[in-house]
Amino acid sequence: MPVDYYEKDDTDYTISLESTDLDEIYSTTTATQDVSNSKAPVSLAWKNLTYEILDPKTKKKKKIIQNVSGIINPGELLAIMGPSGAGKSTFLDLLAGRKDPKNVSGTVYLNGRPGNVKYVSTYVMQDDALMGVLTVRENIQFAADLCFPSNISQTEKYTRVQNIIREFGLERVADNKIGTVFVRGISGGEKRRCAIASQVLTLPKIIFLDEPTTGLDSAAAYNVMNAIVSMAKRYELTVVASIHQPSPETYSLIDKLLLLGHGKTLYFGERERALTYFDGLGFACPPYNNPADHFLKLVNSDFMNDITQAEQHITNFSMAFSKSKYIREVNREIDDSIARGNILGEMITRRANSGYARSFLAQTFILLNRSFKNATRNILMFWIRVAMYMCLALLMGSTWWKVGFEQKSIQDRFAAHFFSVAFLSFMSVAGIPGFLEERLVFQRERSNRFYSVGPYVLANTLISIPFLMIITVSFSMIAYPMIGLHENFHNAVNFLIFLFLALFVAESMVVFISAAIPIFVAALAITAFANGFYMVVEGFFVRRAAIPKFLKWGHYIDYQKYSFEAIIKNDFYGLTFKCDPDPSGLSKCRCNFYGVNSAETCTFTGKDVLDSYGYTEINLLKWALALMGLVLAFRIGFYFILLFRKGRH
Ligand SMILES: Nc1ncnc2c1ncn2[C@@H]1O[C@H](COP(=O)(O)OP(=O)(O)OP(=O)(O)O)[C@@H](O)[C@H]1O
Repeated sequence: MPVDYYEKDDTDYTISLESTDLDEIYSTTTATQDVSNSKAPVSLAWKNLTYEILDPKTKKKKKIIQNVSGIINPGELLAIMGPSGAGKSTFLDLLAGRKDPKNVSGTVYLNGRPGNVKYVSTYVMQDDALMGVLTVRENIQFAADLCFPSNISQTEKYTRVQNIIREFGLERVADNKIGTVFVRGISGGEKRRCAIASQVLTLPKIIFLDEPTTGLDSAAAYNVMNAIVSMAKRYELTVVASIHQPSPETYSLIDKLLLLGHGKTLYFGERERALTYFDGLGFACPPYNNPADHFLKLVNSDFMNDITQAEQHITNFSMAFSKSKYIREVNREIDDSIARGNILGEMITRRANSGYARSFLAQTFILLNRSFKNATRNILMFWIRVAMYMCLALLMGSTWWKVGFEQKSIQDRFAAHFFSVAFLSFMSVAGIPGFLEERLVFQRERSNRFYSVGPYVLANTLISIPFLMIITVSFSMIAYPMIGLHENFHNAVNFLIFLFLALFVAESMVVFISAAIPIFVAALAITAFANGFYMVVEGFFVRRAAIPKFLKWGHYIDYQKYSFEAIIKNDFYGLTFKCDPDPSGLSKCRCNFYGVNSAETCTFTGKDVLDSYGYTEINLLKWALALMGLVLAFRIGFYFILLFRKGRH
């Protein structure tokens, strides 16, 4: 019987899967899906959670979060609120297991047992990192392809995608593109719902959301939160969200509230009881006021002139709560949950850390498929570059039109080759914005264990090959015959190969630098500098012997050198050039380069030219291998940078 994952009996919250189907899914899913498909819901409790850092300014220890305790049960939504700088994001990260454990004290419990939630939950970041050129459905389908195990059929996955699209109210825009700078896409609220839907598709039992309503108007914010809450209630999912300033409607969706100030608990408990609590302290919410606004105003000390007074203001609220019956009730509830603690809590953590839903090859294939769609549809990333290279080819073709075989055209021919390699490689900086956009998506997907770094790097490398080929061929088809380079077919093919290899290294260097420094202007400046450096030490402007010793190493790792030298050898060898007539008439001709019979024939060969410039050791095969080695080196560097350079998540 087909599994209908989202069809659920509203009265008893039993997922209408046949138990055998369900068990099969549990036993085969991994990572995030492990817990998400566990039949038992998960309660989340935390006791005396503290986060301490070494303040970079004062060099003293500073507590960002102090002794925060609480508990939420399946199906509940906990909202973390507080003024700016209260510690909401830090606390969310802390609870989600995304902070360095050496700075953390206190315990997090899953169903009453200490556990690491990192691998058993999903964390929805604030930025909607989605592929802008793909549709809503394609973005969610991609997540389904990676997050469900291979024994779930394509039709079934499609049905699940369809269901979640319906649950998040995205049917109307399901086949619309997300949107890019060129294409107006869906609205901000729809984008946020799509990002969330693609992460909760597998029904992870715990969902963390970092300010899911920020940047949305109140209606859109309500729609986003309502979709999450309906889902949480239906499937008994535990939801924790940091929220800035909820409207009364959004506020009414919250089950529990954690109010923070300077990293301390100012209130934790049921939303409805917060009014009674603050009323008891003498801060009743005035009629017709939004309780959320009232609490936030009450605990905001940012605009107090005196820092000590501001500190005292927060301390008063925190002390009041620590002495209240509310915290005693919370502690009792946590202790009860620990006493009842079931083994599932431990199993969850142990089972969850076991890997990915899909194999290495499957991940690579799915990523390749998406990258292909992305590259062919992404005007900025690809088509503008193709157009630019073709315009450049026309420009070069016109400037170096039929460069010829005169002695005086030798320098022009060298310059044409130098410019083809240097400028084409230089312009690979155009790939930086596209890569940086994709990098955000990669970070989100990787942190949620959609796939590992290896398949991503492999897919990114493989997908560049056909696209760089298209660029090389479209450039060469125009420039090569216009300039009038070596006519033999195999020389034209060699030209293509070495230009392609130069571009491949340049592209690999771009992704390597952009991964290491993911800031557009910085990546641009460094890539431009590196290419400028390579041009200088290439041995074209300055002879190799004249390159200063301390820069000589650069010459040997210079991809432009290998490509340029291979291309000049390929072009010059086999050509014959004419010497100039001698204007004085004293001799037959005047040759700048001499071969064996130059004096009689008034000609010299391309080899004579290269020999006279000292280009005697160029070996096409070795030079091609050197270029491939550089591709490999940059790609391996790219892999390790992505592996070790972690973002906030
Ligand atoms: N690694 C760190 N080093 C120094 N200070 C930090 C660090 N992490 C957080 N803080 C400080 O801790 C406080 C809480 O930061 P956090 O980002 O969690 O607040 P927030 O409530 O989410 O703020 P906002 O609503 O403005 O996003 C801030 O004052 C912040 O400057």
